Amino acid sequence: MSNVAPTAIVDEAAYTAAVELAVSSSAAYYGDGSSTVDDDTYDQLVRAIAAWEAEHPEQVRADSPTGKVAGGAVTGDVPHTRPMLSLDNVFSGEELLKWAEGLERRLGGPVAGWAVEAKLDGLAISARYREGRLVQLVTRGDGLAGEDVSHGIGQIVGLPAELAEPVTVEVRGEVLFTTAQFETANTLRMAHGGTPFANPRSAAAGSLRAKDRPYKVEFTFFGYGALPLAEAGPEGLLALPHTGVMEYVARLGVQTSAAALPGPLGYGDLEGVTARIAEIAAARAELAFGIDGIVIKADGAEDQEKAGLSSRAPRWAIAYKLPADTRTTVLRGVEWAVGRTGIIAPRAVLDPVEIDGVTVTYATLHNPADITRRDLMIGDTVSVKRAGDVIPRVEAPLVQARTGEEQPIAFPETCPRCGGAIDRSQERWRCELGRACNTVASISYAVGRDQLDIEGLGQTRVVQLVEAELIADFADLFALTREQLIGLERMGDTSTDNLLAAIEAAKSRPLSRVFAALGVRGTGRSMSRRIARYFATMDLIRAADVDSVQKVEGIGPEKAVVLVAELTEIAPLIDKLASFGVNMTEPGATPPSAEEETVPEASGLPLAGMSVVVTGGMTGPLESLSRNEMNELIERAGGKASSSVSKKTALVVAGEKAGSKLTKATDLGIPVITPDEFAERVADFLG
Ligand SMILES: NC(=O)c1ccc[n+]([C@@H]2O[C@H](COP(=O)([O-])OP(=O)(O)OC[C@H]3O[C@@H](n4cnc5c(N)ncnc54)[C@H](O)[C@@H]3O)[C@@H](O)[C@H]2O)c1
Ligand SMILES: [Zn+2]
Repeated sequence: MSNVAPTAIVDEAAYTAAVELAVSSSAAYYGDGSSTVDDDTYDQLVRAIAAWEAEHPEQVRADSPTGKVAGGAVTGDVPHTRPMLSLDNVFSGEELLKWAEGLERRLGGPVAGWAVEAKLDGLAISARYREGRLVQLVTRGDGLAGEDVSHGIGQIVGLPAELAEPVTVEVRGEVLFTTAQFETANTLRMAHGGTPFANPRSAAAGSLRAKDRPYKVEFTFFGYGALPLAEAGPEGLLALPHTGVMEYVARLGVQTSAAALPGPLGYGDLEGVTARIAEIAAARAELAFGIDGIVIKADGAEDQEKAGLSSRAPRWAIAYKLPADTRTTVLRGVEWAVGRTGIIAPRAVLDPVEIDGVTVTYATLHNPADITRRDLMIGDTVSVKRAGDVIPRVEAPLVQARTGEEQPIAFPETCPRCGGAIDRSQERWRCELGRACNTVASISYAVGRDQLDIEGLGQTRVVQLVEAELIADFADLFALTREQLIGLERMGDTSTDNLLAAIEAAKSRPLSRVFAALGVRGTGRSMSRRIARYFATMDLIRAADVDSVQKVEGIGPEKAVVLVAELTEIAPLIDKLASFGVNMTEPGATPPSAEEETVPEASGLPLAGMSVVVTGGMTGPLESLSRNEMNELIERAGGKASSSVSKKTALVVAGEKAGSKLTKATDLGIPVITPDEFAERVADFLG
């Protein structure tokens, strides 16, 4: 594979080879999206070419990608009204400030104002409206002329066929696939006998350019520019600042870059710009579509006019590049592991690849159906995405990089842990033994900090107890004796006493914790709390049928069936816990009575009826609380803990380094308080 780009060029032959690789990669990248080098690798290549050319100006080749829109690799036959350019890049705050200084020198004074937008990772499109009707779509091409892709009209969300006013105007912006649209597009393409696209960007480019597709796909558009298309074009448009152009275009009914992110578009000074960059970077992982940077523009029309353009990019705008979150590597194998509930989950083993400073060797593959859907094979070059702290995932194979040596991925015939039968009735396969298949994992989960919170009982200790046949499930812990423990390796007097005390203390945990420890499928921490608060006692939970468990918020018909079935399955375990004196009631909760459907219990409490979101690092009296403990605190005080900010949010507790949730709350005008203020408000419920 030609996937290796030189980081430094040593002679003219290497220079020629590098230019050829860049040109062919660009042609594939902008063509049908089939380049086999990832963006980081390509950018390194171009930097090496530029460095060589700076030292050897006499050798510069005419086909060199430097200084050209799209690396000079594409052309088109529809001339643009004005050039559609690329953007220059900076890679740090320092470089940004330097660039801004340069711009202000050129302008001979300070920039009047700034606009800050997401750098949307799709392809640039010019959309031509005549008297309010969308008549033509043109790609960027070489910047001077592009390709007609008008067949895409009607498939692009955000780009209406008819504007609110009959104006003749050209709107420019990015066409992209959201993550969901990408998945659907790939599924459809494969259902029609095609091969999957490697990532949303190349999928959007490839799909939009494909003329005779037998099926329709949906794209998304965000505009970031507009100009009059004819003499009759909207008056005064060219005199508007960028923010004004965006408002105008939005009024016409087009989706703009302002709608891509919560928060304002305009900023008065570079301090505001810098803070906004940090905010967008922090929000990146949660966005529904990919961004590869942040675009900073001088807002004023006069400033833009004065700064002008280079042959490749405007001088009044810059792209602040974010580290790539997607890279390509090779899929070496697939491992199948059995989780604590018996779910058999596949995991991709990859050639190590560095993504945003972290070396990635494993990625999730979800389930067998998903592997089939993505048409993955062992030996495939695959694109892997790691967004924020989310577990990396394999997006798709680069089918064009196949050599014929790739092997199908084998699915397990029997449970890879116990060798027993597999239940394949759901997309996620499960060992028929369920949680009994992986005792250690389910016990470790049960004693974890957010469940029974038994200190001194790490995974190693659990393995030791299971292997010594002292416990077979977590209820057995409550029957352990001093004699049994003291005989074990690495168990002295003190550690034995401490462990026994910790186990004893766990008996009085609230029902919500005990219930969570059972590890019923689909009931994590917050769901367990809702169930415990609603029913108040374990007996009432167990007595509930499929209908009545659905009275708990968030339990639908499907979940209800699983819940009731699992409770029957683990009935002996629950009986055993009860017989050892483990608490089976939820403090402060009252059982539901037949007449009252709603639970008025919360009234009178400080957070009664309020949906509360916690974000950032907690300080002061709340410093040591985990997020789960914060949520428990909110619920004790009568509120509802939520993880995302919406119009329904009543209060946001924002600690140190709060990011996008805080921004969103401010935008929506939701009250925001500090951890200290919050601690005061719920002081009676602390500890
Ligand atoms: N992997 C490969 O083989 C390969 C080949 C060629 C190029 N590339 C990648 O493509 C990039 C260079 O391509 P480029 O010249 O298209 O530049 P670019 O994509 O870095 O930046 C310019 C483009 O950004 C887009 N954009 C997104 N949001 C915008 C906004 N808010 N305002 C204005 N423009 C916005 C526009 O489409 C504009 O044309 C590099 O990152 C490179 O890695 C990769
Ligand atoms: Zn098994």
